[in-house]
Amino acid sequence: MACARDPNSYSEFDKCIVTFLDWNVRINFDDHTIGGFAHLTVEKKVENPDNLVLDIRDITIEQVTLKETAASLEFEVTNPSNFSFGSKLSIKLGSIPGKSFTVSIKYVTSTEASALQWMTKEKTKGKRQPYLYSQCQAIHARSLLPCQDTPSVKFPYSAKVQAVKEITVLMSAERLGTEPAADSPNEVVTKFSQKVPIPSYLIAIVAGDIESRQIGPRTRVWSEKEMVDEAAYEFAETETMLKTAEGIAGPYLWGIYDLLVLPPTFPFGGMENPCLTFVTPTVLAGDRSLADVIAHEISHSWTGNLVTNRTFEDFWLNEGHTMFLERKILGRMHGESLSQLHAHEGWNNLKDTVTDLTRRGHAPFTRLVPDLRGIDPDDAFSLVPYEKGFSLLYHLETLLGGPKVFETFLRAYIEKFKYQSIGTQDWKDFLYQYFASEVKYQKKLNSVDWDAWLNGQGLPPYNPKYDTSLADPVKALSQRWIEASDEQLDAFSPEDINNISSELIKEFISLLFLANPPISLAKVQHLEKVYNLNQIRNSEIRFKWQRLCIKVRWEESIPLVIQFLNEQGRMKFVRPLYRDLGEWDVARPKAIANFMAHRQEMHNTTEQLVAKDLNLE
Ligand SMILES: CC/C=C\C/C=C\C[C@@H](O)/C=C/C=C/C=C\[C@@H](O)CCCC(=O)O
Ligand SMILES: [Zn+2]
Repeated sequence: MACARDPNSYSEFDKCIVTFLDWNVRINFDDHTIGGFAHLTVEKKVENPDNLVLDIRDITIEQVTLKETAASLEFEVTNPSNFSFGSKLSIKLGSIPGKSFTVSIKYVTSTEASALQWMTKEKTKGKRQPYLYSQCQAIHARSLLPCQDTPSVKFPYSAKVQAVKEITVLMSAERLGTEPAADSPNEVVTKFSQKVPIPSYLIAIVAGDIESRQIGPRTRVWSEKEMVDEAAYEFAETETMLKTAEGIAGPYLWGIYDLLVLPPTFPFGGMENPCLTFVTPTVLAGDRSLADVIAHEISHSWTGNLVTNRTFEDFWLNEGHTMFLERKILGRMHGESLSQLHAHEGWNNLKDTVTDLTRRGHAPFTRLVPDLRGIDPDDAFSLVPYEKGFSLLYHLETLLGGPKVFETFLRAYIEKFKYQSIGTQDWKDFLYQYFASEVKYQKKLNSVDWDAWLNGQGLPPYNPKYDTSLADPVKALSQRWIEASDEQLDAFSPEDINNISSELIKEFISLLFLANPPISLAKVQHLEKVYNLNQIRNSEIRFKWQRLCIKVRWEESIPLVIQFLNEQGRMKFVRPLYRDLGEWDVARPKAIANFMAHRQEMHNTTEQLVAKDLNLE
């Protein structure tokens, strides 16, 4: 049986809890493995625990010793519930005196480790050195090291990582410098320290030929040399974002805030690895227009990384609060109307996601708090926890008296639960407790249909009215396109979009995409002729535009979609596009052939999920 308190982990953290990790490993680019020691300091939660139970996946355990006595400890690896996502490592403890002890686990990862993406140097931009990066969320840390791979357990860590000296190693931690490797003149050891307790999913590592630029008092941006100046320009607003976030959420407690721009296969927009946010290169738009991803990842420094979801069933606590903070930062920096437009767009995306998940037989994943027993969290991942979570918080803010009241609550929530892992019930109890002082608040809270919001499938009981006035010019333009007959298209000219920001061009295309009945193929072809939309490199616009082309079944767009699919691997773009192509009889064989030809170089999570999206596995 999986541990009763986290359906996605075997670790019995009610008996023993990891309180510190000292990681001492070597990266082997020749055979694509990481090997060495995980020294885990463990605190007993019960009198005489029989075993320390950890999660592993595709890891070979070579030896386990008790650090205090150097005695070998017996262990066994089992998979009692046939999880498709890992095994149970039980280390027999016998009678160990004291409240805490340290186990030293000698192990090596597999070349198939799901957390790790290995690239040969030929696949990198600079083609000088191979590259390695990790993605541990949700439950891939167990393929990188034996651990209690549940967000219920948080621990600080230190690390020493050995690699060839041409390669720079970074982690989700402060970098303390390098020292020569004892056993190899060509290698160095890089030392790290993360003093704030973190869940296993925030352990992160990157190793490659990367360099950095200082872009703020606590921020360097890292990437391969070919992209680093572009990235420095794109993310120049980072310090202002950090300060704005601190004004809302409280002091930033992680010291440095660095950014790493990854190779295009990175599957997400960003990942909030502490001290070192990972970012996709698809946000390098050239005009800073996609930097909301950075506001999002910065926000996680409070919601997610300080206050952490107890299990991935409570993922909305991380993502809903983070969307809420992200849009507050945006509002403070660029005006409330832009924030409102993003919220409106988010609501439309939620509607789209709910319809799509329901149509594909995944309605249970539209719940704010899903049941993840027996489910790989990667399979349940969608925009729902982000946008339904945001909607709930925005609804509560409006109900309880607006930003002044609710932002004070938000800060108190962070203060109350920082350094902890909590569940939805803890959040709700605190909400009621915080607003207990006045009957009017209690009445308002009691008017919320909690069961529908937290457990209901589909859209929440809510009909938001966001201010979309910023989009008025493109609303008018899209209306003209929708209402024009195919014979009246000469009335449109390139000047129509001359002074329109990329944000609003995206909204313009979204409005055309949502038109019901759908606009004609002739109109879409004319849109391209007049506005040259195929030339736009902004990834968000490209994505929306290509979905519109597929929707109207424009066959000539298929090679362009395939080109975009092969240029980058962000799942937000790749999965819907593959699904769209897969559902169109003309495009399906081409999509499958392209997937087969390129699956080897895709990120392994993306590869597996796209295979499911195309109904191949
Ligand atoms: C209800 C869902 C339950 C659990 C899912 C938890 C983790 C899923 C796993 O697939 C990891 C997700 C990591 C996300 C990281 C960053 C996102 O903010 C990216 C959002 C999409 C994008 O912008 O590309
Ligand atoms: Zn997030």
